[in-house]
Amino acid sequence: MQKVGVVGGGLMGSGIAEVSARAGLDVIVVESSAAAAEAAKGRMTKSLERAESKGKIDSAADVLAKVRFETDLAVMADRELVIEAIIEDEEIKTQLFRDLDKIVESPDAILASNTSSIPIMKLGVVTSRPEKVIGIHFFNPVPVLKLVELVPSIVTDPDVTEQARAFVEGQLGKQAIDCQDRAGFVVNSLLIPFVLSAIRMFESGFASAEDIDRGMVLGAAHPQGPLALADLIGLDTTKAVAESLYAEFKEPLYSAPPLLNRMVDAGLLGRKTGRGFYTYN
Ligand SMILES: CC(=O)CC(=O)SCCNC(=O)CCNC(=O)[C@H](O)C(C)(C)COP(=O)(O)OP(=O)(O)OC[C@H]1O[C@@H](n2cnc3c(N)ncnc32)[C@H](O)[C@@H]1OP(=O)(O)O
Ligand SMILES: NC(=O)C1=CN([C@@H]2O[C@H](COP(=O)(O)OP(=O)(O)OC[C@H]3O[C@@H](n4cnc5c(N)ncnc54)[C@H](O)[C@@H]3O)[C@@H](O)[C@H]2O)C=CC1
Repeated sequence: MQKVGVVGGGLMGSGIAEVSARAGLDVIVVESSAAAAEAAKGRMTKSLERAESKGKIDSAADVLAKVRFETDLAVMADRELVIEAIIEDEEIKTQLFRDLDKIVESPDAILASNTSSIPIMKLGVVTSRPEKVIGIHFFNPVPVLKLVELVPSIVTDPDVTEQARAFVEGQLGKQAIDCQDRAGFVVNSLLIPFVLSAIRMFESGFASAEDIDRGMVLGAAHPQGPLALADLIGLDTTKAVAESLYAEFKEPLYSAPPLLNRMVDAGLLGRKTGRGFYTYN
């Protein structure tokens, strides 16, 4: 894989583009507006400068030079691999896959989604090449966390899965696990009910946000507590993942608590808006 496209340069897309460029690949990021493209570039620059200051890379500028930030999806035409990382919304994602299907020229190209929870078959089926569509699910923060879930749909060509594995393990140095195509895959099926339980506990007044988080950090050796983690993921994304899981399994443990819904209504989305369960500068 040499020519990689990333659609959506938010928290995840900018991280996926960063690790791809750090692996020496030619990367194009497409965002929805010039302002969003500029913001994506700013996020990546900040992260690369941090990596440079810690001696993890020689030059942030050299890595950044491998990445183009664009707003016209047509630039994806020559890509060998396109990874979609736009918001967790099935309707918007399916429209994007329809568009990518028309734009990406090579019949051998892979169309991948970084979705947290939407079954891959729902994205593949709207294209003329569902055998080329796969989930390549990274974890946040992408430059730090090693895991990638590989999620072929029931009609994905096994060669596509192996090419995706070679990309994430051989080129990016990540570690892959194989997941079947059901909402939430492996990690979010386990992690999101835990986060939702913490929100319910806080909502009921049983314990403070700080004590819930401190409990899991000091008592279960988690790197951060579940409410701080929800703020890191984004409360909009947490809610959307819960909704996909609930739609698939109809289990109460996946249903979004009212407080989560109200915080999303209020625009309190966590770190990305400066306020969620905690406030950020
Ligand atoms: C929703 C989904 O579909 C799936 C998901 O991703 S679910 C979310 C999964 N993510 C998690 O569970 C994250 C859990 N939390 C953590 O791992 C840690 O708290 C954390 C990495 C976020 C921060 O760690 P910390 O020790 O508190 O902070 P900090 O000391 O600043 O960072 C630790 C290291 O990570 C790096 N880092 C932290 N945030 C980073 C970022 N956004 N980008 C790049 N590097 C980052 C730091 O540079 C530092 O590197 P060194 O050890 O080499 O110095
Ligand atoms: N936040 C997290 O911890 C994780 C999120 N994911 C998944 O990654 C995807 C992206 O999530 P985040 O990066 O957190 O969201 P985000 O909200 O930070 O970024 C989404 C970006 O997509 C852009 N966008 C929206 N529609 C677009 C379009 N049609 N074309 C181009 N760009 C468009 C937005 O401008 C925004 O910058 C979602 O599917 C999410 O479920 C996966 C792993 C972890």
